[in-house]
Amino acid sequence: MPDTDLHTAWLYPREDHFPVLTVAQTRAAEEAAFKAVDSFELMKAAGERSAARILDDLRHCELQPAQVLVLAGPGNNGGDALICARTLAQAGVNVVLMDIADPHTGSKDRQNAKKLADSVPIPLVDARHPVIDRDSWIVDGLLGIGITRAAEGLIAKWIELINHSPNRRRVYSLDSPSGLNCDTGLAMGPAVQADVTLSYIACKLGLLSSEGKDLCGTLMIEPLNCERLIEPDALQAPSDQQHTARLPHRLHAHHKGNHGSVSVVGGCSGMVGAALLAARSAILCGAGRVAYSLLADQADQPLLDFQFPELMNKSLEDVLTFSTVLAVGPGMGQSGLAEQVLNRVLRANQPLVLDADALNLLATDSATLGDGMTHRIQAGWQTVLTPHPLEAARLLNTSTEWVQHHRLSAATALSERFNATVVLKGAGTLTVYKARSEINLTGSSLLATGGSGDVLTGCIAALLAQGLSAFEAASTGVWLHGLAADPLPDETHGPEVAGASVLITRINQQLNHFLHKRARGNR
Ligand SMILES: NC(=O)C1=CN([C@@H]2O[C@H](COP(=O)(O)OP(=O)(O)OC[C@H]3O[C@@H](n4cnc5c(N)ncnc54)[C@H](O)[C@@H]3O)[C@@H](O)[C@H]2O)[C@@H](O)CC1
Ligand SMILES: [K+]
Repeated sequence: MPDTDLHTAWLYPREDHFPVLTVAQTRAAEEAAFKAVDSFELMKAAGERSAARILDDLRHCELQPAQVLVLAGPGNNGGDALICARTLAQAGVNVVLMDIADPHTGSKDRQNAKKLADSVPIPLVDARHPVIDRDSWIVDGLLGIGITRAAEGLIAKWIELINHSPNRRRVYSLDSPSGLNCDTGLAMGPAVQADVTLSYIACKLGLLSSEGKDLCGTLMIEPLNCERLIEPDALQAPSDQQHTARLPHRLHAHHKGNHGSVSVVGGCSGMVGAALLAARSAILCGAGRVAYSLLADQADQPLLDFQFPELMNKSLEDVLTFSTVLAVGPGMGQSGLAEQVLNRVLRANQPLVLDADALNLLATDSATLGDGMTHRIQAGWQTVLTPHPLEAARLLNTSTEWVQHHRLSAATALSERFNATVVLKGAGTLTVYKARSEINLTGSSLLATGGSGDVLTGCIAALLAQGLSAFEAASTGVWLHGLAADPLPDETHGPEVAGASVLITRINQQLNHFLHKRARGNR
């Protein structure tokens, strides 16, 4: 139960770990909290904590805004904004308030918040004439998790104004950027582009998914002491430290056999590079030995990867005896040969990472492949599937749009069907093994480049080969892959644009950086 002090410390993505909830789960946590604490107290705590955050930023800001414009919408999100306006005004900030609702509408809590705000003299802006006439910091309390449809009418006008006014200096969104669907991370219509999002009780799934991450700006979470009310099997956003702790331990006495042997199977004619990218990635993510087996005609096969001569080119039968983990699918194609090869590897007695065309072939509902998969499930070998939304849609026989609207359910359904760890790629990549699930916080559009998925496959296979469980290899592999977008210790900024080969180098540099950091921390 939350104790009487509802003020805790703000949590930051990647620095802290925290649960990530759907709107329904957030409502359930709120309901549980209301049994111990008056609901208005929670609203007051949310508004006051937000004001404290803004006051702190004002104190440290060189160029002070002429005013803080607080926008209160019709629901309880507006109630948070009213409390925030009152607290800022009491602290002597030049606040102006736009309240879109009639004082007698809205919940009892919102009406109480309005009464409190009215007890302090705050100049009002006419809701019907959206204008921002002075250099402003803006507090967006228009819509929170109660959004049910695309913002329209006056709310839509205010959102457009926030986004396009030349007088917008900084925007704080309370709980969520107004207009964003907090489950899907998709804008339902016009949506606020925030600089800072201050979210309460728990992070919402939509804030970290699809468009949500871009719209939130810097995200901070105030649990309001409700952590203990959240189901332990909720989706988790691990911290960098948690991922680092999972990285393989490499001992002085280790030999290459201790770090596992990965084989990549794929690369039909014209797509050999995909398999090589996965293989290169596996070796630079720490696998002891890496081989590839290509489906391409002999004439199209390179004799050797001259930049990575440490990689071995082997026949399919040879890799099956050589490797401890197989990564199958990059550039594989969907030919009859590809289907035969996939059928063979599904029956191999070792962990598998299946990507790209391996997933497309599975989605064809071939009876042979179905039998192969059943054999794997019964044999209990670990499997990781790494679909992007279109591949997930094919496997589930649905549309990409449905997958993007139901990312967590889609990944869970695939995990249950194939008894596999599923990595559903996209902004806010999800890793799911049945009831256990994590969302990734690293990465940027840098990763949206051809071959990036092949690099991820190699990375996950390498971690699996070094002894991580399928779930941890997948989730921490996704984290590591996303770190390619982060600045290295000697850089100010990470890159905005790069090819997949560059991603491999950067992942390797980041892996080494975090391994060193862990070693220093342990001394
Ligand atoms: N005690 C509480 O209930 C707490 C509530 N919290 C705040 O309350 C919010 C949820 O409050 P509500 O459930 O009232 O929901 P919201 O305030 O998010 O919005 C709901 C209101 O907006 C209207 N609406 C929905 N979609 C619209 C659209 N597209 N265009 C115009 N109007 C639209 C609804 O009819 C309703 O009046 C959270 O996001 C959070 O900010 C926090 O203060 C924590 C405590
Ligand atoms: K909001």
